[in-house]
Amino acid sequence: MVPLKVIAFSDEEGVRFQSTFLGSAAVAGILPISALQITDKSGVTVQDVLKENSIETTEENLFQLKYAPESVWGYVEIHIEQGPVLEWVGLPLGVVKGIAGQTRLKVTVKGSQGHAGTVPMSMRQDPMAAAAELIVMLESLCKRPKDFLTYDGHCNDFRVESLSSSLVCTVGEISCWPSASNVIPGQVTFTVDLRAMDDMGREAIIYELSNQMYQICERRSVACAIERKHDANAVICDTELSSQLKSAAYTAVKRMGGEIQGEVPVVMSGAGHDAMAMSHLTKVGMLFVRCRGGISHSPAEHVLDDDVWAAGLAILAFLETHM
Ligand SMILES: NC(=O)N[C@H](N)C(=O)O
Repeated sequence: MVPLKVIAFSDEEGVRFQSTFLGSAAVAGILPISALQITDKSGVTVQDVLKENSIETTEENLFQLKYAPESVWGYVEIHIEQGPVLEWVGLPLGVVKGIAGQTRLKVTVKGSQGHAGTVPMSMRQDPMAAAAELIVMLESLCKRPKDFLTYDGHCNDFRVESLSSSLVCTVGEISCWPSASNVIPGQVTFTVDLRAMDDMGREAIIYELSNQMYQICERRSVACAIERKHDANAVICDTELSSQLKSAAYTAVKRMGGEIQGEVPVVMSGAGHDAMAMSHLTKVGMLFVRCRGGISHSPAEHVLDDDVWAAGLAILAFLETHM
């Protein structure tokens, strides 16, 4: 588990910095019931990692680490943008308006395993071909939700419009069994990562997606199971914190001798952040730092030293207004 710094500002005690190794979900007090037993992909539990770091704890003690909401004034996070917007506008810093909600699905398609040379095309129940169709349908649905969503009680014009501007869907992981070049697979499993600013709109998309997926699988005579693995609602950053961070970012860019035409940009975050968990505890605000080429989740991710410095100056300017 990666050490995580949490900055908390308290009304009564003035500015204070606190750190925790447990991550923001723990600090916000929203750990699941058996948090210590959560495992990573290799089966290592949270408890194992804590033990390795000489920390013996129980579920009960873990919960006692959470903050009392009234003791926390707010939460501010600085993060690399992980996208191309700030580089495109030519500024080192931007203010985050909100963070998209997300859902992760695991889709399993089961067909009939067979010999690649002997089973005629018309007699196959091929889960790989079915998965390919499901994935292309997902792409169409997320590119053009308007063409798929019906205008009923759940989805009005406004909702579809706002969905269209923020909806993104990705299949990032796929595996098949038995995975041999001369075998029609018996099973294919893939993930779906689906994000949008509008939570109800995201639900409508998942509903439509499941319907379409089951229809495709039925037509192709393969079995299809969709498991919901993760959900997080969208978070809107606090307007007051955001406007203070905006002024602070402006001051920082000026202190760095930079030119700023107009205002510090305000951007939405498609990436998830600790602020999502902290929003259950307190108001949140975020600053983004420019990312080279907008590349992230790749070893090529890079941020300039000067931009990190600008972020430091911005947080300093922000703190100065609260001292
Ligand atoms: N900031 C991030 O990249 N957060 C998550 N890993 C995510 O958005 O998937």
